[in-house]
Amino acid sequence: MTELDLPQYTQLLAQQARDASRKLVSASGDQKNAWLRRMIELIRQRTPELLEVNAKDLEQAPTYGLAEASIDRLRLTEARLEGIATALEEIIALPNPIGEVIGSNMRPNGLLVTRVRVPLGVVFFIYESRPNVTIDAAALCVKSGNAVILRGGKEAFHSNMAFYALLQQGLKDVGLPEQAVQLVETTDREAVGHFLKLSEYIDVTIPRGGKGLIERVARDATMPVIKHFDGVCHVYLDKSAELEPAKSITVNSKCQRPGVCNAAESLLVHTDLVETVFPAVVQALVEQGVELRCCPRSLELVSGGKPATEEDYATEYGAKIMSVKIVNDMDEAISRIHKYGSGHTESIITTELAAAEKFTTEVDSAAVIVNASTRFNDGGEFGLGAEIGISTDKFHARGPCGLHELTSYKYVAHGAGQIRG
Ligand SMILES: NC(=O)C1=CN([C@@H]2O[C@H](COP(=O)(O)OP(=O)(O)OC[C@H]3O[C@@H](n4cnc5c(N)ncnc54)[C@H](OP(=O)(O)O)[C@@H]3O)[C@@H](O)[C@H]2O)C=CC1
Ligand SMILES: N[C@@H](CCC(=O)OP(=O)(O)O)C(=O)O
Repeated sequence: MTELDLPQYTQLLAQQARDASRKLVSASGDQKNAWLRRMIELIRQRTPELLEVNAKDLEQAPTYGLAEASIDRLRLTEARLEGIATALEEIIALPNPIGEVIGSNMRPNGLLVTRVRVPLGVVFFIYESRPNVTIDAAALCVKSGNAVILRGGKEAFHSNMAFYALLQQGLKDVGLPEQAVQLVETTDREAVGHFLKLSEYIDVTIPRGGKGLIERVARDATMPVIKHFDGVCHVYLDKSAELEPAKSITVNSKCQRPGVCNAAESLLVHTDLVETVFPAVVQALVEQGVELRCCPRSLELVSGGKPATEEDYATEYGAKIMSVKIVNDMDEAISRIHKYGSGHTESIITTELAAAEKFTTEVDSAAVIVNASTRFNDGGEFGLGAEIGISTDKFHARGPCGLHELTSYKYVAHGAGQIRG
């Protein structure tokens, strides 16, 4: 940071981002891919330094009181850096979305009306302490023609700054505007408030995080917001659920990566399964070290279970803890999902088509999954390529947000002298 005060500093970044976005709009797909390729080279070349800087963040993590799952998100390893390079390769392979004609209509008077994909402009992105997101988000924003202002979590500050230096170097090396990617070089949350007032320069804010963040941004933003809120996700075992998929899908949804937003937090079980499928599912969860917080009925069946409070059912644990409720029917399951869930991801396990159809029709969440893990609600897994996050909003974008979700469109009409009578 310079000696500028926060209002001046944030205004400068936003203005620079706007200027960069005006230039970036006409960058070719080849030029943007050249930058992404250069990023892969730089990350591979600088792996030892990146790991060293990340170690500094990891060393300081306990002073912030980070839980194990959050420390895991913060950690970089050689394999994870290679994973970032792979994600960049996947983004390179995606077609340049900008300039794509997504609709056209020849009018009777000969006017050719087209709808052309365009960038959103300037994205202000606030996200958790997960350094790979810095690269993913920058890559997706620039490939979709947007300038981005990145505001990562304080715990990842050093890692983010190290990535930022590479992002800037890469942009310079390939002749793209350096200010297409800027990172907020202060962890002072007051800076966020200043950015939220700058609708003149910032087209959209994307907050990815917990309640405090989302509430503040929704309240204070003067520009449109695409919220990436928490995941209180459910697995519902319907009355026809078979044992093996019920077990493996529940365990995967909860345990494959408990700290992420699409991990399941709550298990709903149809009453008909109490003596058949449920005990084996419980055993499988317990073997994985999952603590179960149970409704009065399930508590009688789960040895070592703890009684659930009302709050448990609405909690995103981000850890190997799961709430459990026996329900009388699917209607009860759906109404609990609407009452306690966050509209992120819900899965049903069933062998009945009609049950699957009822669940997918009635459940109002960004992703509703039949006979598969909640963990699949992810841009890569859904075939969109990388994602900037998972929108829990309904407007503009819902679910995983990839390149297309970072674009809008404009009408371009070609005439040959037509005038309106
Ligand atoms: N839907 C999705 O795509 C995703 C959702 N999430 C959700 O994010 C949460 C986990 O991340 P966690 O680290 O706890 O998230 P937090 O909300 O604590 O932090 C995320 C970012 O927001 C900032 N922030 C938080 N509160 C404020 C505020 N009041 N004003 C300004 N900035 C603020 C943090 O800054 P600071 O560094 O100052 O703390 C950080 O940069 C979970 O709920 C998870 O489900 C996570 C990933 C993806
Ligand atoms: N896209 C992710 C889930 C979303 C995410 O990034 O979550 P988080 O680890 O909480 O930042 C995945 O399934 O891998």
